[in-house]
Amino acid sequence: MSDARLTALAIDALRRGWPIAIHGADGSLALLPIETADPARLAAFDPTGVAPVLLSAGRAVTLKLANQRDAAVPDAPVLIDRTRWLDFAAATALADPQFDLQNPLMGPFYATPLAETAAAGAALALARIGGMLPAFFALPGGSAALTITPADIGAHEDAARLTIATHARLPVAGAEHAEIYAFRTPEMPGEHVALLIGTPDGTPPLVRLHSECLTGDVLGSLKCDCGPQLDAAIAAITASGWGILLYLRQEGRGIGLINKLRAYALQDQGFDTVDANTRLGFAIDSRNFAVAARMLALLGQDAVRLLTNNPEKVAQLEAAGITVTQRVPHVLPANPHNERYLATKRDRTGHQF
Ligand SMILES: Nc1nc2c(ncn2[C@@H]2O[C@H](COP(=O)(O)OP(=O)(O)OP(=O)(O)O)[C@@H](O)[C@H]2O)c(=O)[nH]1
Ligand SMILES: [Zn+2]
Repeated sequence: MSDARLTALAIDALRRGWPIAIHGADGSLALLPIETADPARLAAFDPTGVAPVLLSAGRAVTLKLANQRDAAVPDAPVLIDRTRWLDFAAATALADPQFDLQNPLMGPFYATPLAETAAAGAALALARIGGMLPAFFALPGGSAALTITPADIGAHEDAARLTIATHARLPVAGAEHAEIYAFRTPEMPGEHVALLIGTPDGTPPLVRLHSECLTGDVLGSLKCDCGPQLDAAIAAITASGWGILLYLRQEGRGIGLINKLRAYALQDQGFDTVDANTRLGFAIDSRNFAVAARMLALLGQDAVRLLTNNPEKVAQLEAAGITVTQRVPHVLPANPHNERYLATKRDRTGHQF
């Protein structure tokens, strides 16, 4: 039996710097997240100083460990041997790429065989869900006060668990006739919302899936196109007669605000939005749009016209049972600060501009 509540407890523990264990089909790992550890916690977790460091495949490539990885599974996490000089400070530098250019990392690093692949993959996913750096001290075969399984994480992320919590009328600047619906699962800290605009007329609604971007949506950041896209989506839906804006709590394409800002710091060093994510140890895009399909289904919609330039949103909605009758482009003018970002989306992530 999987239990989503254990995942919520595990995220809370990791944020506080407490170890957890993950029990996967091919073995267990006890895990201490590097981001919230300190030398005393590390000594308590690993008194003899042997725990290797668990990193993502992307981070391993940056550290020139690519040739030591299993070529058959290039995306598999990597365990780095704890040589005597790999102390807490050195491990922190391994975890956080922000300082790579100032303090080039002194290798050589050695990858050690990783048998507990299920637990390792689940650990990196859990760090992402918790908005933390995907890097741990890991003890193969170890135990901790809290043990979870990969299935518990799957249950936590299962869109089928979303329900409508409440709804109310909400006139907004761009749409006076609007209603807001809020959705949640028992464990999720941030609620997704849907803004229903206008009056259903029997045709598929014009729908926008908008992923949260605090910097763009609230502060008016010029680094991306989110703020203008949000306003333009409400305007387009209003003009179309009726439709739905889904505001999805998928900050930073699913890596969270802090990790997105880390990616911005890397972009200040010259990396583009794709390479910044990879250097941090994340996928280019961690979003799962099954959440959006579930919200639409709860709102009684099984066919939509979708405002997007991203073919992946269309594909994922269709895969989750929503018919996309039309893709409506959603292109906003560039500015000097987001020109490169938009070009990267076009050239490297398949956006259609
Ligand atoms: N990790 C990361 N996330 C970013 C960056 N810039 C913007 N984002 C996030 O990207 C998401 C915005 O993407 P969207 O506009 O919803 O979607 P899209 O994939 O660009 O597709 P469209 O529907 O065509 O706009 C938000 O969650 C932002 O916080 C970045 O440089 N790094
Ligand atoms: Zn943005």
